[in-house]
Amino acid sequence: MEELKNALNDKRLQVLTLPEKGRCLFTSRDFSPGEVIISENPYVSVPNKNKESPQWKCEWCFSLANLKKCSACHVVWYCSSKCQKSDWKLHRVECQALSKVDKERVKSLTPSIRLMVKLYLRRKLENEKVGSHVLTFFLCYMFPSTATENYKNVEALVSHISDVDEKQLVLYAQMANLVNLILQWPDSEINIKEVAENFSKLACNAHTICDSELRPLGTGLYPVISIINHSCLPNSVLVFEGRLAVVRAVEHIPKDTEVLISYVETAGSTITRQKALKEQYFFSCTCPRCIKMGQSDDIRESAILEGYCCKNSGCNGFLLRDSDDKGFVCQQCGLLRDKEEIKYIVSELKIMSEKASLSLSSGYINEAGKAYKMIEKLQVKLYHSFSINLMRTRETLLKVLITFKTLLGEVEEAVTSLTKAFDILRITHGIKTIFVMDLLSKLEEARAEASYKLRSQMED
Ligand SMILES: C[S@@+](CC[C@H](N)C(=O)[O-])C[C@H]1O[C@@H](n2cnc3c(N)ncnc32)[C@H](O)[C@@H]1O
Repeated sequence: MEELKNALNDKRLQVLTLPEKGRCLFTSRDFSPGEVIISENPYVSVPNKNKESPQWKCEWCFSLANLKKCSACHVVWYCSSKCQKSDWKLHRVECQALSKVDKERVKSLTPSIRLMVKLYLRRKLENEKVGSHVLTFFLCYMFPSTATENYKNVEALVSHISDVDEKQLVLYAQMANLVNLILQWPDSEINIKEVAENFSKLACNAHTICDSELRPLGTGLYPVISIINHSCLPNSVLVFEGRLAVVRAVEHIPKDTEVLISYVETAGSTITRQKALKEQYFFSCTCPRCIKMGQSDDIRESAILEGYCCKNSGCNGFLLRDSDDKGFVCQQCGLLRDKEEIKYIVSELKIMSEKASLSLSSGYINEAGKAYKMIEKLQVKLYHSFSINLMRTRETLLKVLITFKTLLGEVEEAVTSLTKAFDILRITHGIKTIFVMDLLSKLEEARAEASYKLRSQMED
């Protein structure tokens, strides 16, 4: 911990421990909005593969293109020899272990199991450095362990094992046994109870690695960034540049301030956020937003984020359930919105959402665009104008608009949307990331098209 504290000191950061939160990351200088506070490569990482994301991905960079299977273990895929070489330090030992796993068991290798196997292999490589001089020299060259890249930082992570329920504990124990079967280490080298506890650590410390459009690609353990605590009103944001996790300030952060990111969707209501934090991270948030829970401001905010809009389109009031349970009453004009009418729009939305996601996943972009516009129309009728559902639909619609030029017929609309997206993204992702530069060039293109359209209209 002392070594880590010194390393962080060089970055003008410090770790403090508070009784109600455990370790916390504090600034030792001012940080400006958009500035990188800290970045970290994963100690271990693994690509996702599940029902929602069934494709194979490159083990190192998570790319989906030009994949080739490792010819020895037949489990891991790479997009290039460069990625294969970068991963070889760890895969060299992982490959030996995976090659011995029988075909049926390979099918049960989930990303969590693979992440844990990699974690133990990396720890073993670190420990072996303490052995013979020649081996130590070789391993130090292959695997430099520094204050920030060190298994000691994994040991320091919270596990909340005593808060985990019985059913989950049984599952962790089964997963630990599977890790043991894959590694085939003698009992002196592996402790099943400790592996199970490490699964609990992964649950509240590992991060989902996302691409620039926030699509999940994989999971990574970033033990230094994991020191950062949560707030529903964060001063920083965690984004990924490939496998590199980057924490950026989203506002001016003065010296001696705690760096805080949000672990959950900040646009959810207080009840939704609190539930998610309790279930996965075992704490009750007491941030400035959460302490207002149940107060009139919070009820209003939650009803706006997750509730319905007034039947009278000219009224911007928020709705609360009426005492007779007939429907929802506007808190501004007193108009009642019937339960049955709401149910009808909800069922229409369900049908349309299924159609939209099917069109999108099948590559029918025009149809998907039309369906999302229809969803937006229905949601405007149903939800408050600042609703989280509406925001998500607009986000998807924006992605469709950005990605597929065919839908850029409404150029002015695209320019407005792209400008707003750019303003946010230059803070969260920085101006130099490929994604933001790409967005900027699309924005310039859309602006040029808009001004061309305007000029032609004036000439007509
Ligand atoms: C990723 S860790 C953060 C670092 C942690 N404080 C530590 O000591 O290692 C997540 C855990 O930190 C604690 N935590 C994070 N944010 C918190 C908050 N706002 N209030 C209380 N506890 C918090 C919870 O125990 C949570 O499960």
